Amino acid sequence: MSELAPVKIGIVSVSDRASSGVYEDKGLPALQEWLTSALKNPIEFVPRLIPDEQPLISATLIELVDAGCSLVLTTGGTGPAPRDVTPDATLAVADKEMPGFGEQMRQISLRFVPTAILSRQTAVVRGQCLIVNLPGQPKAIAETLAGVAGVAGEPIVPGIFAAVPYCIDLIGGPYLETHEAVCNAFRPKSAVRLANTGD
Ligand SMILES: Nc1ncnc2c1ncn2[C@@H]1O[C@H](COP(=O)(O)OP(=O)(O)OP(=O)(O)O)[C@@H](O)[C@H]1O
Ligand SMILES: Nc1nc2c(c(=O)[nH]1)N[C@H]1C(S)=C(S)[C@@H](COP(=O)(O)O)O[C@H]1N2
Repeated sequence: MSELAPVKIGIVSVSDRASSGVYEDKGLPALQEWLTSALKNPIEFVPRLIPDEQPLISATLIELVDAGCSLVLTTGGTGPAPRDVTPDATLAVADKEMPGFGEQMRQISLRFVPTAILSRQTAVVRGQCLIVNLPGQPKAIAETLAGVAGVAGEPIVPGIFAAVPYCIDLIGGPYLETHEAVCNAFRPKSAVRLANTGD
């Protein structure tokens, strides 16, 4: 039996077309698959598939934080188009803005697409929850969470998830541990607790 604390994670796919059935949503499965492969903790996912409506996005984020999520990841709606309003809806529910996440994701994404600078993605803390916006392209989910590695697996640009466990420590959430082969999470030495599961 795992001794690691369970974690509740909200996953929110923001897409007019996926939410209305024009195409199949690939955002929620991609988020769930990557997080399951990266985290050792037992995860309870709380999924939501919603259209690009700013009040609904904000209300969904508040609902997930109130439900006890320590982390909420959104995908989609971060670009400049009129209906791309996920960052605005996220900032509207923020206690604190965490701009480093967006800066890092744009650095990572520039390795994949020159249009990475079009993403307004950000992150915020609300209560004891970290909310992070990821781009809508399903393949961008793993790219931004995991980062860019060289041929020998050496990190070239660290993925943003490396900083997520320590951020969640700092806001009072559960102690998260990652599988190093997927994500090498970083904490200052003073914040590292004794490992209680093996890989
Ligand atoms: N949830 C999703 N599932 C599958 N593919 C998606 C999803 N979201 C986005 N995509 C793909 O990524 C592209 C860019 O995503 P973006 O969020 O800009 O979509 P969009 O043009 O705003 O349209 P929509 O909100 O209807 O998904 C989309 O055109 C689509 O091909
Ligand atoms: N890693 C990664 N980041 C990416 C992309 C991508 O394909 N991969 N697409 C970019 C593009 S084309 C746009 S317009 C912005 C915003 O996308 P969104 O509106 O789907 O969130 O994300 C950018 N970031």
